[in-house]
Amino acid sequence: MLVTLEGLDGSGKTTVWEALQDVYSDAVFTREPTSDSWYGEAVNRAIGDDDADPLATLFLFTADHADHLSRVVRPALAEGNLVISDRYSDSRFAYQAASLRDSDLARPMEYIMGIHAAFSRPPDKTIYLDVDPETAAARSGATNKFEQAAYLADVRANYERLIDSEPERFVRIDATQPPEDVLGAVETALAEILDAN
Ligand SMILES: Nc1ncnc2c1ncn2[C@@H]1O[C@H](COP(=O)(O)OP(=O)(O)O)[C@@H](O)[C@H]1O
Ligand SMILES: Cc1cn([C@H]2C[C@H](O)[C@@H](COP(=O)(O)OP(=O)(O)O)O2)c(=O)[nH]c1=O
Repeated sequence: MLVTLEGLDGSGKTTVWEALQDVYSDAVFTREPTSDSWYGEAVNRAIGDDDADPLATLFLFTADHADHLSRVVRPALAEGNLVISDRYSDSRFAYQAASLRDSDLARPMEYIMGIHAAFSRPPDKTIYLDVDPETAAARSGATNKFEQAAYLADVRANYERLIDSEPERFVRIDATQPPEDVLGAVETALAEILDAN
């Protein structure tokens, strides 16, 4: 089973993902962008480059996803593991659709979803850590172009579109709560997901 954690920068995904490793010690914990491949390194260069072309950046993130799928996610699922990924395809649908909002693409989110549909493996469930853009930008330190409140407001609206279109896949958690309460809510949600599976 593939469970993903999604949310704005600073929503607390990584904090939760690290804490879950103590609870679900048999699960495979992974993340996007990947942190152990040259594709991930290329993505990180694009994140740090204020002049990076948004369409080229989409394809770098998507290349990293293709490598992540073939090297980590599909083999782990084939062995029957629970896979928990800190960010996954919804990050592209939300972030790159916002970056490409004023591009020549008529419907950026649909375009990005179409690219993924041809080869990707959708998550079974997605835990969405919901936080307002101002809190997200403040917590993340607004150190890169993706961490600005105005941009994150667009990203958040895109996440809402995704949740509206597939409400059964998403579990929304209020991520403005203290960290221990967020973790407790995620653990409860995950236990219910695994029970129902
Ligand atoms: N629920 C929370 N309340 C307040 N601060 C938090 C909470 N969760 C995480 N933080 C802090 O916010 C910052 C970003 O958290 P992080 O887990 O890295 O978020 P993300 O991976 O979603 O960007 C860190 O300094 C972390 O300690
Ligand atoms: C996976 C992914 C991340 N991103 C962005 C979100 C973050 O600003 C940045 C790095 O992701 P990440 O390292 O997960 O940052 P954080 O822990 O702060 O949430 O890349 C995209 O724009 N598209 C994607 O497909």
